[in-house]
Amino acid sequence: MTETLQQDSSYAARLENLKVDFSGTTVVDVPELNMEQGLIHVVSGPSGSGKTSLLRSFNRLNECFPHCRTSGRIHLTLGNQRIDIQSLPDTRLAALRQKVAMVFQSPNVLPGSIAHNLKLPLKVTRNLKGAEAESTIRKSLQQAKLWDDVRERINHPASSLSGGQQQRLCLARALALDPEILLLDEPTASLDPDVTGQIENLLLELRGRYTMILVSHSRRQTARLADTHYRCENAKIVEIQRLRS
Ligand SMILES: Nc1ncnc2c1ncn2[C@@H]1O[C@H](COP(=O)(O)OP(=O)(O)OP(=O)(O)O)[C@@H](O)[C@H]1O
Repeated sequence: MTETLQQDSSYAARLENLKVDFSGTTVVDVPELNMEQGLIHVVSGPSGSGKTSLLRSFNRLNECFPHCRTSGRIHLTLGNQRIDIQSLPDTRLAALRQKVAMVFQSPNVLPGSIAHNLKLPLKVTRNLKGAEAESTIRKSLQQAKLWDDVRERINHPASSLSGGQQQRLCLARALALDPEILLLDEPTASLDPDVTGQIENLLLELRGRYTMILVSHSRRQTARLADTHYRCENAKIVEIQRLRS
């Protein structure tokens, strides 16, 4: 199931004959694909072409839906191990989703305070409590450029934050899990241009430290962020462009 790497560790993800079906209809069909580590990979394409389903394949989130079937292989490089994620038992899925964290299109903050939004996942996934949790919370809020906005109101409800702040909180929550791959599904879709620009700057700062796979409908955003651009149509990746070397 896992293999310690000797060489060729430069890919974050390698897909082989990946197919995702919902109720017998194929919505993702990727015969072969390699994604390099530390880069920003942007996926675009028409609505319904399978972008989100492709993204959810990287941490087996599609399995949360009934009538979904995935076949093929997804190898991820996590730590110094290459992992065939399709072979992982269900007991390892929480750990997989910690290392391959997802940020959704609309900010999905938990009911409760800003601190609770970070404390709970830290306790559940990493068993961090007390001072260790406090310092991880502070660091991830700083990474997401939210610390200065919330340091005086960390115990206020997360719902009292603006949309852009909530999305940065979701990003901080993902970063607090200590991931290696970030799945970002149109993370700026619900935000105004200023906040969009701030989040894009943030993602560019995080480039190199994390491998990011981001769905975007914006050509401007793709040009700004993408190292590699993948265009999806009818479940397939029909074009791959390397935009930065
Ligand atoms: N949970 C689900 N249950 C059933 N069908 C689904 C589910 N999620 C996606 N699909 C179907 O899979 C196909 C691809 O959907 P997906 O959301 O991956 O496309 P997308 O390219 O991300 O679209 P958009 O740009 O509109 O978000 C669609 O036909 C959709 O109806």
